[in-house]
Amino acid sequence: MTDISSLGYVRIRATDMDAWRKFAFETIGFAEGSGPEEDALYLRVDERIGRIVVLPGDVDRVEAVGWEVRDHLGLQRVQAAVEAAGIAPKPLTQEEADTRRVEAGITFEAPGGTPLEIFHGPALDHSPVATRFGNRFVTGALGLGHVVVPVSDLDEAYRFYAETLGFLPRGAFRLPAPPEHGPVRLRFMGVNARHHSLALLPSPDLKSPALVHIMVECETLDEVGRALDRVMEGGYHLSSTLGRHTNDKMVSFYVRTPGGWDLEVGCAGMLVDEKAYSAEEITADSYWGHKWDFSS
Ligand SMILES: Cc1ccc(O)c(O)c1CC[C@@H]1C(=O)CC[C@]2(C)C(=O)CC[C@@H]12
Ligand SMILES: [Fe+2]
Repeated sequence: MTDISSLGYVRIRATDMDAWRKFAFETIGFAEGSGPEEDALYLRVDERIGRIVVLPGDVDRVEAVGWEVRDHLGLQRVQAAVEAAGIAPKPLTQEEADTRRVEAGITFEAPGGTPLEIFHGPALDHSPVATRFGNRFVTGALGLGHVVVPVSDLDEAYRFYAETLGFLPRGAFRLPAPPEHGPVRLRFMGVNARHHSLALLPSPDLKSPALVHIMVECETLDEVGRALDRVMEGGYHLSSTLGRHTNDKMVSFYVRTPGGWDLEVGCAGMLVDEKAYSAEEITADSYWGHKWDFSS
């Protein structure tokens, strides 16, 4: 079993902070948090200072995917495993840890090019989570939600997350692909009862460090529906209509963020009972809905 307990945070570099402010607070309905970085946007969903931190930058990219461990012993074990895999993680400096409001952490690049941070000891913000439209997000032991990252070599990345970091395989979806390529699978992985906290999408051309999407989960369908209304009203690109996934049973839609990747907003995700779970291959992404619009 892995020492990683959940998806803790994601740090994003963004070229258009004004667009992000409008999208995050006026359209989706994250609470506006505050933190040590003055020019950053802290997207709050719970008692953490900001589960998604948007920082000004020259390009739109993911700066770090932060995975949480319970304490410094967990961090030591993950660090040893990463080193044994031939990767040299760097400790977060005191300044970097303070910026993230965590006690300590390490940083390294995972196979596939995603910048990772493993951390423990997040500081809490005990002020009310004042979301503009009354959204309540599902986090706690399940963590922020999930991230999907592009990987050029799926097998290498999959083995690293499973064998080095101890992520649990949570099934796959075989993507339509010409037979001469062999099977191409989108692989789902979990670290807790959330069906997946991570998915790896084989994407030979996508340049890292990139994101495919981040999923955040609301408590009720009405919150998702109202967010969808605001997204349509705001003229955002709807990457996928509302639908229900076959694996995690999540009812969700996907909207293009100002960063060029998607935010999946869902509800009703299932919880995995590990005692009874077996990794399965789904043959459709959804029971209904999820009509994808790849036009832009
Ligand atoms: C299949 C699935 C189940 C649960 C999820 O949270 C989830 O994001 C997905 C992936 C949906 C979707 C897909 O199946 C085909 C390939 C897609 C369109 C992508 O390129 C990104 C999202 C992927
Ligand atoms: Fe997803």
